[in-house]
Amino acid sequence: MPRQTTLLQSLGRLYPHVRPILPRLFLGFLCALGASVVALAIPQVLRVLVNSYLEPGGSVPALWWATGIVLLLGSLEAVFLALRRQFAIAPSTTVETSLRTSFYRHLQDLSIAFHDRWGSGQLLSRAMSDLNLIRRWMAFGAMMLIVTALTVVIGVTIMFFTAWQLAIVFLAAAVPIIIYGFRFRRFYGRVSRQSQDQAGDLATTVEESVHGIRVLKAFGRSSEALDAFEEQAEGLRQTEVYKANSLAKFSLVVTLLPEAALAVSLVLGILLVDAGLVSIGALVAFFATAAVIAGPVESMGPLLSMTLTAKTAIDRHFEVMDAKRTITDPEQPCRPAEVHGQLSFDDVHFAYPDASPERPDVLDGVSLDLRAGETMALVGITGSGKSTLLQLVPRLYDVTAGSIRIDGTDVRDYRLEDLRSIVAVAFEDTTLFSSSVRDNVLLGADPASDAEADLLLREALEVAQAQFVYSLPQGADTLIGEEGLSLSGGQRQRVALARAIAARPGLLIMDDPLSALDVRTEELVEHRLREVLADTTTLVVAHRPSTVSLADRVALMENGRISAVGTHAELLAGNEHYRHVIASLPAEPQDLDSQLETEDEDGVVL
Ligand SMILES: Nc1ncnc2c1ncn2[C@@H]1O[C@H](COP(=O)(O)OP(=O)(O)OP(=O)(O)O)[C@@H](O)[C@H]1O
Repeated sequence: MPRQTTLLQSLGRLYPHVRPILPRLFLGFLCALGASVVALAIPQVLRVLVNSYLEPGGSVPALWWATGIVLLLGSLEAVFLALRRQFAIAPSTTVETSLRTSFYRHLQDLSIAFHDRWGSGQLLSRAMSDLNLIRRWMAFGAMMLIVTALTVVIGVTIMFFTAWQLAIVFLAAAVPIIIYGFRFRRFYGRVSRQSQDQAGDLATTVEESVHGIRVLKAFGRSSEALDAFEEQAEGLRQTEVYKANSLAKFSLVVTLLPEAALAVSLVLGILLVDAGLVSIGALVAFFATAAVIAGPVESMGPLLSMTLTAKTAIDRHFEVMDAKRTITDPEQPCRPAEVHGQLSFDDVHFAYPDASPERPDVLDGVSLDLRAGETMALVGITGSGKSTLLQLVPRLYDVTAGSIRIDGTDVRDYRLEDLRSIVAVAFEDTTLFSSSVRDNVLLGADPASDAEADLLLREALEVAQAQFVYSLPQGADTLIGEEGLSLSGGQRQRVALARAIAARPGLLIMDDPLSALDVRTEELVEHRLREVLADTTTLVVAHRPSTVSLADRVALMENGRISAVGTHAELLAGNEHYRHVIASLPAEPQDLDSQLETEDEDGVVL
């Protein structure tokens, strides 16, 4: 449930970001105000003109003077309006960019638990359309709302001094408008929030279906997905129509009541001129002023709605910015010395933040020791907590009790950056970024020179048996990922593995990263891994007997605990549950890519 804030509270939160550009915004505001004041001065020239020229005995030069002054004022108004744009637009884009950058930085800092909870479309719409709304409001809406209100106040004051009897009639119309305005503000704020949230949900749906397009097509579910999308889009449309209708109703009242008051003023004005209480010039000036402020009065509705939409956008932005970083650096971090890679889990407990309190912990007292340089396989039935345990080592989540130590130091005592340079991770689900193979592989590496980068790249690709990269159209510089060349599942896995290797970790954590490789390639990878990363401690979730047999020792996971540790042969001989788990492991997958590559090094999937 979003926190309720007043308009001023929401706008106040923007102040620190707007402060650097306030002088320029203020100049923009002065120009906008200048344009309005100039526009309001024109009727007064008309008044003098009517009274001094059109009256019997009026002089011709006065006509030329008045025409010249009106022309000058008109030009001045145009210059003021152009300057307003100059002053406001560029600085507001600077604020938009800095808000967007800090938003992105904050997303990077927030824990995985936060990202588990939030739909990607909601974050996308906050990063893009909400900030765009805020920028447009800063450059135009905010300034024009103040200028418009001031123009109306100044205009009405002038009308008061021109013909106070008529101004009172005009003012009487303002009372119901103000009362309606308060009700409109509250109601419109709610609908605006609903529509922006719905737009975010819609973006999530688009994002998910684009990502999952293969599954939708393969299962023939495209039309069902379209139906669900249409329903959501229709919901958003209805909210938008509702919003537009309520704005139209408000604008109608804001326009109609002053017009009705002017009609009454016209009749009254003629009677007053007839009675000699008001001059004809004053009557003309009164209506000319009313005509000048008619525009600002009419724009009050759209400006108010823009302000309320911007308030919602600000609230939505700060809901994310207020989310606390739950995984942070320690106050007194421990500097990693030479890493040996001894890893120990000491009575580790963990429950996901959104899990119900009645549910037992996913990890319920895991204790396990890995010797420096050893390869340990983690085996267990599905859902026993293997992947969860791995994610605790680089602190993607934090333990809820117990501790994880590397060379005797709690992982929470390292700076996150240091910890993540010690520990490299390769997941089964391989995410590659829209960039070259080289950039993807060297993502976690820190080479001192281009030559070292080339060396790291070559070695990592070789160990991961990913030499197919050199047959790609531009070799290691070929773009891959969403905007580049598509790779097969096995190729993706090998590039992702090369990424983990290139980081030269002290500890390598692998969540079944070779699942798409055939046994022979897996064996080759394991063999080269042992050679190149001989000193690297490796913890690998194994879903296949072949992976298990390559490990020095195996840890058996059962209901969130380690129930046995030993060599594959020992456990096979003495542990009933282990035999059951191994028997239930799937048959070896056939990685046709690597098979083809063995026969023909051109095995590139385009
Ligand atoms: N992000 C999450 N939020 C809440 N619960 C989760 C989350 N991820 C996993 N779980 C739950 O934690 C439990 C352990 O999941 P985990 O993925 O660690 O098991 P696993 O042993 O790796 O399974 P598998 O072999 O199928 O990959 C499961 O019951 C799962 O539903």
